[in-house]
Formats: sequence, structure tokens, C-alpha cells
Amino acid sequence: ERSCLLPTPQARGRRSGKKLPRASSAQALAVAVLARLAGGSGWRAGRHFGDNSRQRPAAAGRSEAWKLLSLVRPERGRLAAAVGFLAVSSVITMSAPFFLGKIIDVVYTNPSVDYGESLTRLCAGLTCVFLCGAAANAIRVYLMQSSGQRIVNRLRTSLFSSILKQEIAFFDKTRTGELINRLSSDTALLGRSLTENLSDGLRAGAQASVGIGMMFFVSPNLATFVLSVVPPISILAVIYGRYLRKLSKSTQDSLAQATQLAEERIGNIRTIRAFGKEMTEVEKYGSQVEHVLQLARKEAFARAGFFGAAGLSGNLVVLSVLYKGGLMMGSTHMTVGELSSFLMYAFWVGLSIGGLSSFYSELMKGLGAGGRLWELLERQPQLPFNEGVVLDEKSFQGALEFRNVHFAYPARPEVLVFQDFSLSIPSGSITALVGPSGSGKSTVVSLLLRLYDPASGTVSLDGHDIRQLNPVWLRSKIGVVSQEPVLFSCSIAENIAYGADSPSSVTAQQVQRAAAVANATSFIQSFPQGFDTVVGEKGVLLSGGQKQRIAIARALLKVSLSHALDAENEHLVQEALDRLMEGRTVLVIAHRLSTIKNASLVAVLDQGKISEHGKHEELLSKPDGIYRKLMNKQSFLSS
Ligand SMILES: Nc1ncnc2c1ncn2[C@@H]1O[C@H](COP(=O)(O)OP(=O)(O)OP(=O)(O)O)[C@@H](O)[C@H]1O
Repeated sequence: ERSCLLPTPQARGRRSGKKLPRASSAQALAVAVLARLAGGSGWRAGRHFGDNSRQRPAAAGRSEAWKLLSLVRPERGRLAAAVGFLAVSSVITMSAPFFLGKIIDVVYTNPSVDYGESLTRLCAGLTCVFLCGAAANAIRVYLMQSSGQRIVNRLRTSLFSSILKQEIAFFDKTRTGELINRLSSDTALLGRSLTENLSDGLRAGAQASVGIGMMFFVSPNLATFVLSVVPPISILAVIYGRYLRKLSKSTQDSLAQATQLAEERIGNIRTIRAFGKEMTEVEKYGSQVEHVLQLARKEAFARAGFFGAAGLSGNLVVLSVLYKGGLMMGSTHMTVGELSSFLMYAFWVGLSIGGLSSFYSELMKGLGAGGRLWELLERQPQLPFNEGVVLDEKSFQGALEFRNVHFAYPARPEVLVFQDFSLSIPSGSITALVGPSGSGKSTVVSLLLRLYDPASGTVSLDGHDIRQLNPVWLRSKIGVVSQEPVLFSCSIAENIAYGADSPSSVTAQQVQRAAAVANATSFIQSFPQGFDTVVGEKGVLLSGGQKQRIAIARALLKVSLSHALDAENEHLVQEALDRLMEGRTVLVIAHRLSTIKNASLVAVLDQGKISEHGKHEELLSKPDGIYRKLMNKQSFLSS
């Protein structure tokens, strides 16, 4: 049952008087309560609760580069310091081969002279310089990483806030996993790209160019030779690298699927436990990770080839440099120290070029993540989040009215749920809303909560269109209790067959029979794919009662249906509901006769509008009335 309860001053006098409807807690789906407040009058225009989510974020509409800069700006002090330390450590790193070559020459060319003292001085000096280089590098890494983390934290907080302010229709259309990915990996990717990766890239770029310069300085001949050999190898490496990335992406995708399965099953552990399906789920997960393993094996094979070839070509380049350098030494164009320096520079250049290529791919990943993040960060909620008028609480009556409302869910715009729907719920009344499953009873509550706006027509509270009211304030006056069964992201047939001990051996006839007993056949057959319609997070969106009937069919395949609450429990919940409804305007969405009989008014919802409205007895006395037919069908529920 779903109810809305609205307060009235008069209702106070009735507190101890009128008996309230006995809404069945076992069937309770939702109770919406408009809290009761004392008298007064008028609008309090222009009051806002907190921030205004419809204001455009500061970065909106600016260029991509400007947006990135706006993220980095708060960290500019730390980042500038990090770049300074980066310059110091790079200069030291790149001067090392030159001085190490000098040391080798001192040792090698003066074997007969006593070079011990100058060697000690040179080594001690270089050790101090290296220590400074190491310290500068450590400080750089710390500053970059901590700035990156701060940027990521700021990004995550604004993103989470932006997500939570989106309208409900956005969540109808967007998968949760996608949003979680934005929050966790995309923010981390962008943060890293802007800090550590940028600094690694800067360092690699500086070291590669200084290294190449020094190679030419030490030996122009040898440098020309190396630079004619390396580029073709690099091109091959880039092509192979792309292939590897593709493979690695398939592995990641397959892993993501396995993770999604695990996430859903862990989240629904109670249902799995109740059906004793732990081992079935373990098997399903096992076959998913087996697929990941197959892809990972292929990737490992490709990687093994790549690293083997990379190592071999590196060694071959070094060998050819030694060979050519050796020949040059023989003809006295080069000293042994120069050859050593050259080799060390070549080594650094190789490392730096590798660093540059990973900088590039990380940068691309970061920019891709950034694009996706901006889209979400700058998305304007289509319904206001926390702005609008707040009614003066003293004059608050709690009278509700739906006038000529047309409505279709944004996720299914082609299906009109309401067509010219009008309903008046007087202040302090108890109105029961009845109607066939899927007729839009829950939608009435959603419109009341302003989770969606009608396409046309108005929903008003005390005569004020709720579109002018602050939704946060409006919802603060409404309490909702709901009870929804959980379905898995697979077909309706699989969801029903899930109840059997061995789902694979369940026949289509058994599934259909269970659905028929659970009164689910007609709505299932109304879907184009019938029993093969995929439901759950990715599938079509079902009404609460439709989901319940699928769940009932699922339970029917296992054991006979049992009630969720025992009598005592039900009594306790009922008492709480009675207290909740006391002195309030109540809208009960009811199936039970006992509940409906106690309502002051009954409204029958059929084909998008109210088809009958009046007292229970009046409606029941109409010979061909829809209400009468509905009651006849559902009377077994009143027991
Ligand atoms: N979020 C949604 N997006 C798209 N369609 C929806 C959504 N929620 C419900 N619907 C559809 O809107 C129609 C009305 O649903 P609603 O939940 O209001 O029915 P109901 O009368 O409360 O049904 P029940 O008694 O079975 O709970 C149904 O056809 C349903 O499939």
C-alpha cells in the first residue's frame, strides 16, 4: 500500500475520534506523509535552501585547456615548486654521464700517475651532487603526487555533488556502474594526467633532448649512426604497442563484466542465500573469470613477445654502438671515457623516449576521462534541486490537487501514463487510490514528490503549483515507505526460473504456468520480447506490482507462497502506520478492502485518468463500475 498524508488544523480535533484505515503492512509499498503543522498564512517568496544547482558551474562553456587550468590553479604553488625540483634533478641526472666519463678517462688514461687524490675528490663531489639530485627528485614526486590527490579529491566531491543533484529521470537512463567509474577511475586518471604524468612527461622530454644534444656533443658521428637505427625500431614498437593496448582493453572489459556480476550478486546476497544459489553464482563468476583468463593469456603472450623483442633490439643497439665506437677508438677519434658517456646518454635517451610514449598515452587517457567528467560536472539538472518558494508553515493546510495532468516517463516517452488526469485530495481527508497494476498509482506519488514534472497540467499544494515550490522543502513534508522486490539483470523467464532448484532444467511451460498463477502473464506478454524481456538495471523499467508478481512467480517455482510478516509483526507495523496517519491528509494506494473501506474518498485510476471518484459504498453500488469489478477481483486480498 502507498499513502500520502497531509496535515490540517481541523484534523487535530479528530485525533482521538475517527478510526483510521487498517492499511495492511504486509502489502505496504509506500506511505507518503505531509507533516502536520500549525496555522498561519501566505507565501514566503524567494527563500532558497542552500545553493542553487541550476547556476552554471564556473568552468562551464570555457575551453578544455581553461577548464584543466582551473583544476590545477589551486595547486599552482606546489606544482611550480615541483617543476623547480624537477629541473634540478634532471640537470644533475643528465650531467652525471659526462662526469662519469671524465672519471673513467682519469683512471684509464693515467695508469702510471698517482690519480688517487683527484679521483677521491671527484667521486666525493659527485656523491654530494647525486644526493642533492635524489633529494630533489623525492621532493618532486611527493609534491606532484600529493597535488594530484588533492585535485582528484576536489574533482570527486564536485562530481558526486553534481550526480546527486540530477533529476530522477537521469538515473532512469544512466547505469550506476558508469557513474561509479566516472567517480573512481576517471577522476584518478585525470588527476594523474595533470600532475605526475605531466611532470614525468616534462622530465622525459627534457632528458631526451638534452641527452641527444650531449650525444652529438660527445660524438657527432656515433650520434648520427644511432639516430638512423632507432626510429624504425620505435615505429615498430608503437604499432605493436597499439595492438597490446587493444588486447589489454578487451581484458579490462571482460573483467569489468565479471566485476559487475560479483557486485550485483554480493548486493543481493539475501536473495541468493534464500534460494540457496551460492554455488551456482560461484560457477557463473568462475566462467566469467575464465574468459578473463583466456584474454589475459593472449595478452601475456603478446607482452612476452614485445618485451623480448624490446630487450633484444636495445641490446643490439648497444652492441652496434660498442662496435662502431670500438672501431672509432682504434682510430683515436674517441676516448674510452667518451664512449662510456655516450653509452650512458644513449641509455637515458632510450629510457626518456619510452617515458614520453607512456606520457602521451596517459595524457590521451586523461583527456578522454576529462571529457567524460566535464559532461557530467556541467550537466544541468532538468528539475531544480534546491530553489524556489517555501510556503509559510503556519498557513500550511496540505490540500493536494492534480489538474489536467499529462505525463510520460522520460525513459519511455512513447507511453503516456496520464492523460488529462485530475484528482483533488482535500486537506485532512483520507483518500484511497485504487486501479489496475501499472495504471500509475506510484507515479502519482512520484509527481507529488516532484521526482518528475508533468508534460502539461499542474500538481498543486494548497493551491500553489509545486513547480514554484522548493522541492527540498516539499519533500521534507513527505515521508515515503516503499517495499520493492529485487530482480536480476536478465530476462523475465530467467528471473522466474531462478526460483527452481535447477533453473536450466525448467521448461518454458513451467515458467509460463508460474507467471499465470502470479497474474503476470498479461503484462509480460504486452512487452515486445515477452518472457525474454531483460529486466533489472539494464532492462525495461517495471512497476512495483509487476516486479512483485515476477518475484511471486519465482517463489512459486520453489515453494508455495508465504507471507512476509507474521501476525504480531503486522500488528506492530499497522500501529506505527496508524500513528503516522493521525491528523494528516492521507493518500493510500491500496489493494486491501479493509484499507479502502476506511478511506473518506476512493479514486479509481484507469487508462491514465480518474474514472470513478466517491465513497466506497457509492462506487460499489454502481453495477458496471470499474471499482466494483476491481473489488470483486481483489476481494480475496481482504481476508
Ligand atoms: N521509471 C520509469 N520509467 C519508465 N516507465 C516507468 C517507470 N516507472 C514505471 N513505469 C511505467 O509506468 C506505468 C505506471 O507505473 P506505476 O508504477 O505508477 O504503476 P502502479 O499503478 O503503481 O502499478 P502497481 O500497482 O503494479 O505498483 C507502468 O506501465 C510502468 O511500466
